[in-house]
Amino acid sequence: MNGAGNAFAIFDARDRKFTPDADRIRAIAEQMQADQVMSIERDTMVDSYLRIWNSSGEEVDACGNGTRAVAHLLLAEAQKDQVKIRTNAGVLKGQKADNGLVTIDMGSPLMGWEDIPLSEKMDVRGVDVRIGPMDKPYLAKPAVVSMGNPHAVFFVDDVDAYDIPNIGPLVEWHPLFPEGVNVGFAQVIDRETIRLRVWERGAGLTKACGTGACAALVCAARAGKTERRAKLILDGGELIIHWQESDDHVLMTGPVELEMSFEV
Ligand SMILES: N[C@H](CCC[C@H](N)C(=O)O)C(=O)O
Repeated sequence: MNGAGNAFAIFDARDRKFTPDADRIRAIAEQMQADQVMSIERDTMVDSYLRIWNSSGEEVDACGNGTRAVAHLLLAEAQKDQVKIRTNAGVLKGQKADNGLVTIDMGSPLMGWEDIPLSEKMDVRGVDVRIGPMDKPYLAKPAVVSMGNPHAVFFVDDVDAYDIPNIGPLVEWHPLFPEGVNVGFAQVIDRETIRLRVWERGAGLTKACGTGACAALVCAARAGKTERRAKLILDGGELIIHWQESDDHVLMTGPVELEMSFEV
């Protein structure tokens, strides 16, 4: 499946064990050209438990587009209006939206330096990540936030002017981010539109990143650059992100596509 172009290999492990090691994840991701591999497992309290691995093999706690894709499957299967999916970042609610789109409630953003986490105490609205020689730092200070996974967002004038495959890895494993970080390059078009490209931790430059879109919107709205609801234009499609004032939750709405399914 894919969510706005973010590609997933999803295993239904509710009736069969799926316990891959990192090598197996890497092989599956390579063969299926997937950014993430996920498994749907039984859960005693909610509709399902979802495990998520990056294509580079390590298990992670959050994947916004992937959770939307699984919600789409479970909503269709159960003929329900809402499903609850347990992830290692918490229980998330998915529901149908208009025009065949799917909405996931990603919960509240986390903004403490120890939540991201950062390796030292800093103001998360502008952390100083020096890349390149001291006299010629590549980029301005990113804003950082966690959506259950760490994000650094650089606000730039033109996302296409940045050599993301070279700069992304320098930030992804910068010493300031002890657990690594997803790296967003966000261009504010107007107060309700952001163009975004994301170098994902453990997956590289993907066509879309759901938690990255949430992170970019939260950092933009927090800095007064946009409203709390905006359209995020990614390489693979568009996501509507709404950081609700009522409950501080971030809702993500967008397309999901089932590309193929088969018994293994
Ligand atoms: N690369 C991310 C996980 C996948 C996030 C992305 N695919 C999304 O839709 O949120 C991380 O290491 O935290």
